[in-house]
Amino acid sequence: MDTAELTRLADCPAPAKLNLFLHVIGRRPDGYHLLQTAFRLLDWGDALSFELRHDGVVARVTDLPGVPAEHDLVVRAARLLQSYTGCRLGADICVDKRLPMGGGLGGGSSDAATTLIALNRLWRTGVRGEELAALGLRLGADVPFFIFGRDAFAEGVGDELRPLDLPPAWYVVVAPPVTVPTVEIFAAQELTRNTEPIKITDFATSTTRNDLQAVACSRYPEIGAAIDWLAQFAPARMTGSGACIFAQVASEDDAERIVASCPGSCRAWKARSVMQHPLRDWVD
Ligand SMILES: C[C@@](CO)(OP(=O)(O)O)[C@H](O)COP(=O)(O)OP(=O)(O)OC[C@H]1O[C@@H](n2ccc(N)nc2=O)[C@H](O)[C@@H]1O
Ligand SMILES: Nc1ncnc2c1ncn2[C@@H]1O[C@H](COP(=O)(O)OP(=O)(O)O)[C@@H](O)[C@H]1O
Repeated sequence: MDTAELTRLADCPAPAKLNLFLHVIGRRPDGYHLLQTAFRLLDWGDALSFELRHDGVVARVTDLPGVPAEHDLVVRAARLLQSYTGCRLGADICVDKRLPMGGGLGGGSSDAATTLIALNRLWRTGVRGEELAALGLRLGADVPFFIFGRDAFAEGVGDELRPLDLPPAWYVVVAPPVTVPTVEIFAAQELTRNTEPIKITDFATSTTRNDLQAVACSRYPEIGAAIDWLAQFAPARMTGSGACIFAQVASEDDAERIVASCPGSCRAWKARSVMQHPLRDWVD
């Protein structure tokens, strides 16, 4: 495609992520937590469309209930790229929101990463991948992973990324009927922050856990109930700071059967791992 003619980028995917495990190994003086986690990209997520504007205005065309435009990570990402590059172009942005908010699936972060990647292309601002990831980190600790664009072992606050080669897998993802604010879980006094660091090569489901899960379950019993339900079929755990939980299953058929039997209080989806972010080729 000749980028000189680009005025619109439609249906740009913003995939969900899972944290296959999440260990809290310390805390920085600024309060942010030092983590070890394995990020996995899924084939399921939000979709965004961008229409070029020449008047410099960044407008969110679709509504996101409970999130004013000024707070929306999509609008903040677009404005950040504008101010960083001095670009005078703008965009109308539509978000087809499919991922549950505050679900630990990284929806807001993924929307922000897709916005940075797509507008960097539409506006031809030429910011390279590493710089784009550093910009993204200003918006949220998960954003650099989505710009990195493939499964990763992450350290630091989640921004020091190394590629992970994992076999393809099917998952069932379940959203209990609660929204968990990330900040509440990290701020909890009872959170353990001293898990021994592991080596990237030691990573296995049986020897890892999600350190945030106990805190989230004690405050939101709906999460524990959903884990108990899903654990009938396969080992189940929480992703990120919750509330969503997941289990790896043997096949798409198994995933569909489990999804179909999900209790009415929860929502459930099947999802498959993907090797790379659908927009990875747009990142230099
Ligand atoms: C827990 C994780 C795991 O992947 O994901 P989610 O469950 O949010 O998807 C991430 O670390 C979340 O990343 P993200 O959702 O981008 O969080 P941010 O907006 O950067 O941070 C929200 C708040 O969580 C706390 N926070 C976040 C990350 C971190 N390493 N230590 C922290 O203490 C801080 O109090 C921060 O103000
Ligand atoms: N585009 C967006 N999509 C989702 N949430 C957003 C967005 N912009 C801002 N937010 C705020 O970020 C919070 C965390 O959202 P999200 O990324 O979906 O969850 P999590 O960090 O648990 O994966 C939301 O509760 C919402 O207040």
